[in-house]
Amino acid sequence: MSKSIDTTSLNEISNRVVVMVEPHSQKAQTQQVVYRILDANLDRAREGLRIIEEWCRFGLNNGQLVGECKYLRQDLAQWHTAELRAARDTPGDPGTELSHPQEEQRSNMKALLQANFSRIQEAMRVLEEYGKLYHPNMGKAFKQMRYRVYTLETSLMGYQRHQLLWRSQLYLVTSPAETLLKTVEAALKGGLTLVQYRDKTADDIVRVEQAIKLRRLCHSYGALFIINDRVDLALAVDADGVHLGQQDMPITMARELLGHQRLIGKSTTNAEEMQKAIADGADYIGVGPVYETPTKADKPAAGLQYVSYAAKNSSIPWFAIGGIDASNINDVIEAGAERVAVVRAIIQAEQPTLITQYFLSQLHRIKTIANS
Ligand SMILES: Cc1ncc(COP(=O)(O)OP(=O)(O)O)c(N)n1
Ligand SMILES: Cc1ncsc1CCOP(=O)(O)O
Ligand SMILES: [Mg+2]
Repeated sequence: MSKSIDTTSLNEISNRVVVMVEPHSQKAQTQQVVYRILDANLDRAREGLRIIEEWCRFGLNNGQLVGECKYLRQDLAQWHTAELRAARDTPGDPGTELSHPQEEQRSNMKALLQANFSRIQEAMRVLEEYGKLYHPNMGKAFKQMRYRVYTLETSLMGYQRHQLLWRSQLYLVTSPAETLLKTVEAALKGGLTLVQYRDKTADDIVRVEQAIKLRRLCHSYGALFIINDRVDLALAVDADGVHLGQQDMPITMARELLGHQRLIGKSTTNAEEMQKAIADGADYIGVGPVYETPTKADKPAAGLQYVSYAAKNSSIPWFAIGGIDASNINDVIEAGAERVAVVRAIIQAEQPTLITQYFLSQLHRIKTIANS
């Protein structure tokens, strides 16, 4: 059977032959290729930075993050010389029409930002390597820029976490349940933005598996995901933070492990514990138990008085917790709470979406009155 001749391949082969016999022109050709690689990746990195910058500007209104994006773009632009631009050959570039299906869809803002950070970091890695063939300082310069992009990424993600924490008014603390994922999803559909995974008895193998599923679920709804008690688990499953009780690891130690971009919450039952938690650098506190509760049977109620104390004295977000349900949430709100955390009221609800919406509507009402 005769084989058809692919003229493109023949051209390529003849090019290579020419290159082999003409070392000088090979060098020139290689240089052109390097220039094209540098040109294309300088563009990729700049575009990615611009996408991040727009979110920092219009989404977060954060001048400091906008500034860092701008400085990075300017530092990058200094390397985009006329000779690199001149090497551009868009019609002859087979990469321009290729896009991965994942690029066509982004499930939420976090996914969009992360995809663009990866794109910038990849481009900078390419610039670092191929840049060494272009200029003696280019490799070093892009290595430094790449680390600045990592820092920008952690600052931005940390800032977003803190913003969402401050906006969250309802906090679901989970308890083991057969339909846990379904229930949490129903609450997320009702507008929940903060979830804590709490299972005091499961094996770690189960905890890891459940925590990963919950983290994915929460993030797909743009909600924060916190792990109870365990800093190691929080890091292992890439949670947004950890919740620590009075008997758990000290905040200062947890902070060293988690950094400032992840959240640390602390349980408090009285004024002294609250002041210490704030001084130690907690991002938020639990205030309670407000009422006695079978979920934490060994803890006596701190009462509504402590809620009122928190309303007057806490400089950080605080969540009233313990025995709160639809029948008493308005008493807790009246005592000064703007945020509440619940276990049974949602986990055992027949209609978790509806109860979530009810809680949020009551809490929003208070904020609206306070702001008017
Ligand atoms: C939001 C919130 N507040 C308080 C607690 C209780 O933490 P802790 O006292 O460590 O008790 P356990 O939950 O670990 O039994 C919490 N988990 N979340
Ligand atoms: C974990 C915890 N910490 C203080 S009270 C409490 C449990 C609250 O559970 P519920 O909302 O079912 O009363
Ligand atoms: Mg604990």
